[in-house]
Amino acid sequence: MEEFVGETKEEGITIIQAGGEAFVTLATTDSYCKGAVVVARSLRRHGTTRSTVVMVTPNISEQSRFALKDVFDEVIPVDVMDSDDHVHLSWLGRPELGITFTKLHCWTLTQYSKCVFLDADTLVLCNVDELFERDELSAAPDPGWPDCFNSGVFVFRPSLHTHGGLLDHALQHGSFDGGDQGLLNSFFSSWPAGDISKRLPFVYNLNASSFYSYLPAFQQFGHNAKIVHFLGAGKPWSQREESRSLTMQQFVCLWWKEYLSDTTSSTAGKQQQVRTSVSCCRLWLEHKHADATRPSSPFQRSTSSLALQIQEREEQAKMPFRENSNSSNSLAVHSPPPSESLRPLSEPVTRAAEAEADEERLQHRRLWEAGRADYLGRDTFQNIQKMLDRFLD
Ligand SMILES: O=c1ccn([C@@H]2O[C@H](COP(=O)(O)OP(=O)(O)O[C@H]3O[C@H](CO)[C@@H](O)[C@H](O)[C@H]3O)[C@@H](O)[C@H]2O)c(=O)[nH]1
Ligand SMILES: [Mn+2]
Repeated sequence: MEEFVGETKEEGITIIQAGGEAFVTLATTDSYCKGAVVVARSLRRHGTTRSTVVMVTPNISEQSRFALKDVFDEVIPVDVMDSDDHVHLSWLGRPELGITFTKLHCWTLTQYSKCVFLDADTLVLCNVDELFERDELSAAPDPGWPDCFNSGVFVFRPSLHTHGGLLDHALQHGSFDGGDQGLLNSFFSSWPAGDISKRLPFVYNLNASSFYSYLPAFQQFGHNAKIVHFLGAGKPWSQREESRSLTMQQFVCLWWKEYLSDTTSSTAGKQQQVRTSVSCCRLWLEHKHADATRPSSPFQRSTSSLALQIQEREEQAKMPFRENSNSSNSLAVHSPPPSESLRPLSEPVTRAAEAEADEERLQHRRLWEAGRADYLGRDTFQNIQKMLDRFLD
């Protein structure tokens, strides 16, 4: 039987009040499980007092399920639900998102009185338990069309009645974007003009597009971010980080830091993670440097110390690659030595030594970026994590 809190009567029947409150996410693939793990860890890190729940579909591997059980209070199996709405999904450019209809199962979690749904591609940056003071359906505006809410973060009240209504609505009207967001926006259609308390501040669902569309606001208010949402096709765990905005890269590094805080994964898994996270951090630092060369940059002060850290890090790489340093001249034409731009100009070394050091740093970087890091030597997991911590703190 269905249970409610705050609704004392429904169809003439007094409803028994149900228990707790929970953060809920969803993973229908092993990749999204990685994101879900980070959602749970980041919630815990910031001391949530609420339960954490992940809904999973039957295709999830045993290994992923195990990883989820480790970090979530509840792992709840659900069936796949797909909009199969290829026309609308192709307008959105995301044919894979029909499966996000599976999200609607969250309304069946009636063992909880109130929940906050978080997409698996979100990262929680501070305690956000105050969201439970809001009511259904509270969400932040979607930056693409601010009269629609983004369905990556929303407050809802589990109810089989609402769940049924949503399914009926889906059958009768479909979804205007083929995914859950279109459906939810037409179902909760009073959101844009209704109760203002249901409009969550944008910092609860901050995403990269704000960087592109209103950079000064991002610079002014970005540090207030509470939940970052890696909305769009390139997720932190995918290999598409090169297309991200410069500032989002910083959040990608934080995502990796959370992901790498796991101490139980296999050595091979860790090596892969480290490789990806290191190349993403490097990219971020280079972007920071590019920003810092602009006169008014807020990053200006920190850059020279970062440059020194990189230099110090790369000095350690000198010896093993010395004998290879002549084999890479053709590549050097296409890619300028990174250390040239990252090193403070005042460094007191001779020009010849400088050129040699540059060549070695470049060589180390090429090997690193080609995935040939020295995992047993200077690029051990511990060393790299130390470096990440230094850069991120
Ligand atoms: O193959 C998939 C795809 C999605 N999801 C889950 O569904 C969520 C939404 O998908 P996502 O890739 O995060 O979509 P977005 O890039 O965030 O795109 C937007 O559009 C989606 C479809 O309307 C909405 O679900 C999102 O909240 C909205 O931000 C994910 O976070 C996961 O929790 C899976 O588990 N497996
Ligand atoms: Mn998302």
